[in-house]
Amino acid sequence: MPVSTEGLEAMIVAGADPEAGVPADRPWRALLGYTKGLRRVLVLGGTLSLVGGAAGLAQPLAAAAVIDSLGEHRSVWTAVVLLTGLVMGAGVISALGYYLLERTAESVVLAARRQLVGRILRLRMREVDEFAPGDLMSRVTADTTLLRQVTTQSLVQLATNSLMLVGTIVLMAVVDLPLLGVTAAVVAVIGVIAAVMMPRIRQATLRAQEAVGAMGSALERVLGAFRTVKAAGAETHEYDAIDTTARAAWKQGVLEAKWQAIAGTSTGLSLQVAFLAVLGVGGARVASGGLRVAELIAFLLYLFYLAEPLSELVQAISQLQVGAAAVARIQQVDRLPIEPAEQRRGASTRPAQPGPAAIRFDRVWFGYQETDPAVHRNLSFQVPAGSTAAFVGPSGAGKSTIFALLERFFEPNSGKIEVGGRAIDDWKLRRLRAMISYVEQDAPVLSGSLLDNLLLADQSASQEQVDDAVRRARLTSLVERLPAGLDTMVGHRGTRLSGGERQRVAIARAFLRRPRILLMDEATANLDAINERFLIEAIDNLRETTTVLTIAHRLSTVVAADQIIVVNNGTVDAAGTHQDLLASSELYRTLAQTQLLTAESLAGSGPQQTKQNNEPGPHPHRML
Ligand SMILES: Nc1ncnc2c1ncn2[C@@H]1O[C@H](COP(=O)(O)OP(=O)(O)OP(=O)(O)O)[C@@H](O)[C@H]1O
Repeated sequence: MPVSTEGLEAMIVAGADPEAGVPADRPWRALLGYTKGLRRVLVLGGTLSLVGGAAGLAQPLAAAAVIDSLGEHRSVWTAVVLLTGLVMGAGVISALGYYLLERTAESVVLAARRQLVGRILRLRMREVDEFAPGDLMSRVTADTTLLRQVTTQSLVQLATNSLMLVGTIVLMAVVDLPLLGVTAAVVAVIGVIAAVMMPRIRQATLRAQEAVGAMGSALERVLGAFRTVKAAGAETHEYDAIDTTARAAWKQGVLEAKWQAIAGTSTGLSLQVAFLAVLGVGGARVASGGLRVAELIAFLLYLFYLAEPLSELVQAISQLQVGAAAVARIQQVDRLPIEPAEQRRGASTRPAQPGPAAIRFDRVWFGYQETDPAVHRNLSFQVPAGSTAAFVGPSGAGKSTIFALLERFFEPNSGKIEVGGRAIDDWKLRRLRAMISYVEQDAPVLSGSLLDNLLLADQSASQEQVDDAVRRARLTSLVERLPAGLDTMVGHRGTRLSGGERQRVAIARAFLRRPRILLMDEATANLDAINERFLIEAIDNLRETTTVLTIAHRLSTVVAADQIIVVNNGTVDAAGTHQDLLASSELYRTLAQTQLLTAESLAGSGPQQTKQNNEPGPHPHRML
């Protein structure tokens, strides 16, 4: 199902504070952290389950009373009513206990998911780049699901069985202390085995979940480029890659089962050994008169009572290992640095104040990773408020990175960036992004309806404002043609639209925000000449309200700019108007020539000509 923009916003500002709850490194504390606010219900559910179970134990006694009354020719009705009441009461109490525990389990999963999604959407770009989307998805879906069975059932089992264990041990001590010593020595073996097995169970679960994450990534890789995979005939190859991860998950799952089986069997075995040891030592003590037979029998009965809570305890602890592995993966994301929490539900995504904003880069150095060579090296330029600037330069020169720094997706290593006369980090992140519209180079359309896509920029936009943006982005005829108009679903990443239509949707979205700064990264590269020309004019008309920065490889889209900035190897090679640069910059001349524009023909074109030519038709530069 497509994610509505409302849903998306709700996720971003998920009610649970993503920073609260699970700061601990220890998974146990984290597990308990998820039950915060649910502990009373958890205790109530556990108690009801216990009471229901105990009431169930009383049923045989009540049944015996019914049978007795039959033999004694007394009225059976009282006993029958009592028995029925007991059966039904026990059933209702057990059901209620089960319901409360399961409900708490679901709430734990919900709390973990809300916290995780809230954090993921606030992760810094640098960290997101390191994760495969499919892996992040598996943490939100598969890992959180593991918490369900673990946090409630296992925690309750741990608490109730520990209680029963302590009670039984106390009673055993009352009966005979030396025999308790013998039992303890044998049972200690269980402790050792558990201590050896538990980390292995946790490790196997962790690896299994990692494999599930890798499977998610491999699947996402294929589904995200389905046409390419099909066209390349790479289905078998991709199937094998996914199969490898699926088999890795299977292998670790089997390993986990093996350790669990060993832990479970060892518990049963050591209890049997304890039984034999008690029988031997106890028998000898009975023979020597140190112990009465009745005491030995009582002790042996307690040993039987010990069996169930002990094996359930081992089971609960091994289940908690599974939960700990899931929590470890969730915590891995939880510990990543995030952007400051400034976005609130319903907060405007539009600029707080109108008017174009000036931009200044002053000796900026920036590299994506510390070990990578710098992308920007002493990059300096200025774009006055309300003017248009176009960045040109070879591929990989660092043009898109300028936009990424303006959006503060990354921080420069050194140097200064100013927006609207203020240092960029003096702006609140939400405010900064609210005043910028950014039309990205790739994938500018999300799944959902056309309207969802437009409202992503401004949830509060009126119908007139939407219509106006649609008209200015030259989408009117598309909207009229679509069966459901603006409510038409555009498919995953807008696959039901053409490349040019997708770009115009992204541009309409940018217009709708009425930004102070408009960043257009190859935003008209897929448009036909007529649409491109009119859009360039529409953008040119924005100068009252907006400073416009464009990146383009086609010079036809940049010649109209007030200023063209030639970027090469992370630094500004030259800046000026089209005519200036033709005269002064060799790189610009080369770029112009390689894009099939001769200096002579370019000399005849320029902003004036573009603006004066109001007739629909092919763009003059494209004709060259
Ligand atoms: N997220 C990233 N992590 C690491 N390196 C990156 C990242 N994005 C870009 N780069 C690298 O930074 C350099 C500059 O990239 P950028 O996208 O700014 O170039 P560009 O001038 O816009 O190129 P093009 O014209 O091809 O779009 C390239 O070498 C690229 O490989």
